[in-house]
Amino acid sequence: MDANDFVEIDGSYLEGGGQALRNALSLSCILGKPVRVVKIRANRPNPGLSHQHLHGLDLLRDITNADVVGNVLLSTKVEFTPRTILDNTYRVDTRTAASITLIYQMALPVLLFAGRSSRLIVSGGTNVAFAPPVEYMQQVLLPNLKRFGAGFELKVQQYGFYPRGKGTCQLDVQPVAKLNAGQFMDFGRINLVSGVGFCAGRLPVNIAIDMQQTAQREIHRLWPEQECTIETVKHSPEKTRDNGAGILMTANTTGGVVLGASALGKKRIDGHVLGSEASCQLAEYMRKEICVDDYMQDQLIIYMALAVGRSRMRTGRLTKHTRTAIHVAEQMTGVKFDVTVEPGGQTLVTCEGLGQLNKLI
Ligand SMILES: Nc1ncnc2c1ncn2[C@@H]1O[C@H](COP(=O)(O)OP(=O)(O)OP(=O)(O)O)[C@@H](O)[C@H]1O
Repeated sequence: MDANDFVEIDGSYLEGGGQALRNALSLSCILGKPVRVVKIRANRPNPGLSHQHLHGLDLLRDITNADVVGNVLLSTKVEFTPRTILDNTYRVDTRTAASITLIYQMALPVLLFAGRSSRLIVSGGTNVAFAPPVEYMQQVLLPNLKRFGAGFELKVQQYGFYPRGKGTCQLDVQPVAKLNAGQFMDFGRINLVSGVGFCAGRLPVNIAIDMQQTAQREIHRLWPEQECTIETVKHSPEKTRDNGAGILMTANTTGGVVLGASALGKKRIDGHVLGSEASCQLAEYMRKEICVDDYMQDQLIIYMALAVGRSRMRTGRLTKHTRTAIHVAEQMTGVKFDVTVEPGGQTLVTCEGLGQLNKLI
């Protein structure tokens, strides 16, 4: 392959993390365009491919029967030439606490453009730092993705936490003929605030109850009339024997908006602190009446770029991750994103999508 046949993506641009690599590779697979990603994760303390990125890369190689150069740990440059998209059952065992949801983030858009349904069983971490908790993928990403006419089924077989991982999830993906333009513009009124606080291993259920009480108190302090139901769960030993704790809260509105906010227990776990972190974050989104939360922003960009028609999202200030995702999507697809800050401080992001059709169904 001629050096000029690759689209080159600079992985150090803006955020300089793994997301530029993930988005560039997913789009390469869907568009059938060879890509070269250089300076991978240059702004991270441990640059280059980590386990999560490497397993995701090798998975996409298998899904697309691609030629790959640079698929070794810590590699800072990768060349990837996809051939097709093969529906199948795929298994990945990271043997670490590498984020399962970030591996899914890479493969999901690709499998939506396969000929038939696929299953993806991945072992690693379900709830790890700097990645979507598995509950967020189920309760926030899924309803947001449905706005594009796409979906998935995600089951947790085992939960996995840092440092051992050992979680396992099963993702089933039905392909789509195309993605519809997603509209995230109408906040409406809040009609449901809910959540789940969990703990596992040797951590007592009281930790989850502390999360629940603090989170509910915070929501009621700001919205005294608002019902807020937080479930508390102690994961059974069959689901995991390791210690872990966290909370996911969601707000649903009459405009179909689903916002999520989470917190994850680290070394010293205090349920009240976790409950407060998640509820304050969610309350801020609710107060601003945005339609897409800070983490969903960057995750929707790839779908907006591929959709048929003009997608629109009303969100908060753009994160660096989102600006990076826009940059990568524009380079890979040639589409143009428009970003305007509205008088109320909300940001409006719109994009006339590429109109990518699934050629395999
Ligand atoms: N708490 C969270 N809830 C939902 N999504 C999250 C959360 N934290 C991070 N994410 C998402 O995870 C992704 C992280 O991307 P990033 O590029 O930082 O990862 P990475 O580079 O692979 O990891 P690293 O930070 O190890 O380099 C983004 O899509 C971000 O929106």
